[in-house]
Amino acid sequence: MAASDVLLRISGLKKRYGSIVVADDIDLELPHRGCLGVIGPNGAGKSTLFHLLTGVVRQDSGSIVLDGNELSELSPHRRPSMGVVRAFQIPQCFENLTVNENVLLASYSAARLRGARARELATEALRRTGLSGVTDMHAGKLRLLDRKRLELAKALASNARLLLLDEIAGGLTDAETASLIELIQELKAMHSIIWIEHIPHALKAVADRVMVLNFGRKVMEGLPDDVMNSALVREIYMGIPADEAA
Ligand SMILES: Nc1ncnc2c1ncn2[C@@H]1O[C@H](COP(=O)(O)OP(=O)(O)OP(=O)(O)O)[C@@H](O)[C@H]1O
Repeated sequence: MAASDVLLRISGLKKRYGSIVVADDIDLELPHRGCLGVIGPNGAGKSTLFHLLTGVVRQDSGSIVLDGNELSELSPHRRPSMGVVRAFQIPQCFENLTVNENVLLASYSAARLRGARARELATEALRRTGLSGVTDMHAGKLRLLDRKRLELAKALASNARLLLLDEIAGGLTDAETASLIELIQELKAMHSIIWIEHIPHALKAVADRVMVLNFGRKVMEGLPDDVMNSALVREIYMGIPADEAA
């Protein structure tokens, strides 16, 4: 990838907890727009990667560079204002505030905007996520799919450039998952997204590439179909040796 096309460059990222290696020399490049799916068995280090990106956990070595700026020395509180924003499987909102207030708060606190500019960004985030019709509803009253949409709206109102989606489709029905897939497809045209997800068809529909983690190591990266149908992935998930599964 040409240097100007790269939003995120991770090099030699390492983290261990005692004898458990959770990030084993990970290298990764992401463009300004698009979606990278991340899969791997339980304990593979997927959440740890997000913790390292958001600064909740500090790496032992290696670098994380966003648009030319090294993030490693920045506290978790500074990273959202750089555009690194995480959306959770269990939506994190203020249930007694309205949808609009929740989104405005995100643009105040993460994007550090005020006044008309904050309101504009919030309104745009609500429009893009299909929540314009429920802006005055208390967030606690939203159905699950709309809570997920709110989680994304908050990320957009935070001026997210690197959007980290952590199993955001968890708990949805098939029809709701399809709506969320459609929304994330639209978002990837303007943001760089890393999506940890256990639902293969969701990643096949949205991701441009998929990365496989196993024991903290990046063991594969490629086109979704190639990765999901690979003997290596079958071996990792089902214990079928690669040569037998091929
Ligand atoms: N603070 C910690 N101290 C010690 N070990 C930890 C800590 N956090 C995570 N681990 C271990 O690191 C490994 C990777 O955990 P991580 O949560 O990143 O995996 P994951 O791929 O997200 O798994 P899952 O799909 O189950 O969420 C696991 O073995 C976990 O027990």
